Amino acid sequence: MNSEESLWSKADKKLNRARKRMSHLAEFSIEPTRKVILCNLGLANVLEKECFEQYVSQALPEIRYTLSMPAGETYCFFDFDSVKEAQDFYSQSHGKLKFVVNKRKVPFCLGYVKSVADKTLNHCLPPSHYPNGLRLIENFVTPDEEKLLLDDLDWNDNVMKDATVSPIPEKYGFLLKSFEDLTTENVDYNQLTINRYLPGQGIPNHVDNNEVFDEPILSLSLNSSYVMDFCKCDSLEQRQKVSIDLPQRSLLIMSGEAFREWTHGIAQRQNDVVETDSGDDVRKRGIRVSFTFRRVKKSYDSNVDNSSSDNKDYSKSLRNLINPVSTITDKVASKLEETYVHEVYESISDHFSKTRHTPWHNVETFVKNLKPGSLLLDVGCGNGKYLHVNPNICKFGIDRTMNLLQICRERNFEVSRGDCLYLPYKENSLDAVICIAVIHHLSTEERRRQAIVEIIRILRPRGRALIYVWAKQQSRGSVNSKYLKSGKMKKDTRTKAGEKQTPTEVMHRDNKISITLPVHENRTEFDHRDLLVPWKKEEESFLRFYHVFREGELRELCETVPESNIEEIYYDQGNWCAILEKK
Ligand SMILES: O=C(O)CCC(=O)C(=O)O
Ligand SMILES: [Fe+2]
Repeated sequence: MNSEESLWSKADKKLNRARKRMSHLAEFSIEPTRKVILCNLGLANVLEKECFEQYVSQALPEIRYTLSMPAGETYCFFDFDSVKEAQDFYSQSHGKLKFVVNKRKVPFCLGYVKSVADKTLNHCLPPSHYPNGLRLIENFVTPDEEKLLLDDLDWNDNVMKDATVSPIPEKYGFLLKSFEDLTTENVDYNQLTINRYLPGQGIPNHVDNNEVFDEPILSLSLNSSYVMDFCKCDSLEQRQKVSIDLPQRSLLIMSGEAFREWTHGIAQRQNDVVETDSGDDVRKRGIRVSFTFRRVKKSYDSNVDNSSSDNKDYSKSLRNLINPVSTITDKVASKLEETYVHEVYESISDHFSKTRHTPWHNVETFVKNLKPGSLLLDVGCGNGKYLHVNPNICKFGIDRTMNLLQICRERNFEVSRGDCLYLPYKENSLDAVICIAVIHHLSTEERRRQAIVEIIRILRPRGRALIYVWAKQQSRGSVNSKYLKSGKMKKDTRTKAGEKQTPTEVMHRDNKISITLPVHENRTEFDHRDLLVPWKKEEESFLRFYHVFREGELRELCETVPESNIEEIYYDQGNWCAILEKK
């Protein structure tokens, strides 16, 4: 294959994935059409429309088109006058033309589309279209008051950056006083968060946790107008998105449905698209400072953070803002696992298998010690690395991933396809089960429990199971797990000069299922318990969902499973491990 062909096939593979991912946004077409979607570049990563247009016209000077770039997205649409022009553009650009994003050359991934869903065009809406419970008061403070509030902040002192203070300092009493007229009930605000956004910065879509905060929450926008996006998922397929312009000096009041059922967030970009009388306009962002006033519920008062300046407090405050994954429905959980576990393993299976050949010592010992003739099932057998360690037993594996099962077949292992939540075996039929590094991919406690219930169900009385899951704690005593050892330790959050840096945390938002999860920095300690862990394969990065277990959690989970005795719980190289026996 020459290098051009290899680029083509890479871009085509990307397009196939994008088609699935974006099917709710656009109707793709195999046949050429006039409209072409650029699946991997948009305002969210190319940042400036003018600059991008200039780049395209320099690379392809003959091409004439209209470009729509929905705000905050990593795709955009080219509209041509004729199919012929669209074809010319496609053949010259797909997989060939490259744009530099974060020092990486990203080849254009293009697809023909028949139509585009309206919701992709991200216009700001007037108040009549706001989500229920949302109000905006323009000019809530005067320019003089704004100046006073801003002058008072000392941005050289990083502690003030994204700081949460409680109680609210007296100097802001005049604001609290003017809040009294806003609602009939008098909300006694006791927490203030001051955020500063530089152009290009945003805040991931989230819900301020309604178990922690009373409503309404108030947010005062200072120094620059920004667009805020609100999203609500009515079902997996149905998503409403509303973008609202927050003018400088305005106050946003969030309560009711807008507070509880809609996420809010600010896209990371340099400019906003706002509607004016003469059509869409691009407005450059300045530095925005927001003052968010909240009332922490009485029952949470004791947990109010006075110093959110260090790493731990920061993740704690972030946790307060984002509704936990544990509240998701089973349908959403299964969709989450399909996208962030099953599809990923299908895509990375070859690469994954190459890195998974050495059996872990304690698992190997468990399998080797089984009596000759024992029946063993490996649930989530992967490439089958435990299916050959004991020649004297009868063993078979089960997995969801076709590409890994194919590898097992080539090695002559007995495997079948199945789901760990519904094992296709009769109760009381097996002598032993191993389930290594599988249950941490299930996204709710009930599903993790169900997997163990299934394992116990198929074991015969006195049959034994060995379960391994990732531990939140990757080091014990002074010993780091292999996972940490093979990488680097968590970055120090202080600079050489001893100043504190604001810890940066990457969040990944899946709009289809309305879930925001932190993206883990590989080979570092875990800050969260539900997270996405990147798997890097060549130039691509895939995100896998993990629930990492805190100390004691695996025991507590196993204790809720009827008919099982816990023989042993131990820690092994960054994993919590359980040996269970069926009663
Ligand atoms: O900056 C804002 O206006 C809102 C910030 C926010 O949503 C939050 O801190 O929860
Ligand atoms: Fe918020």
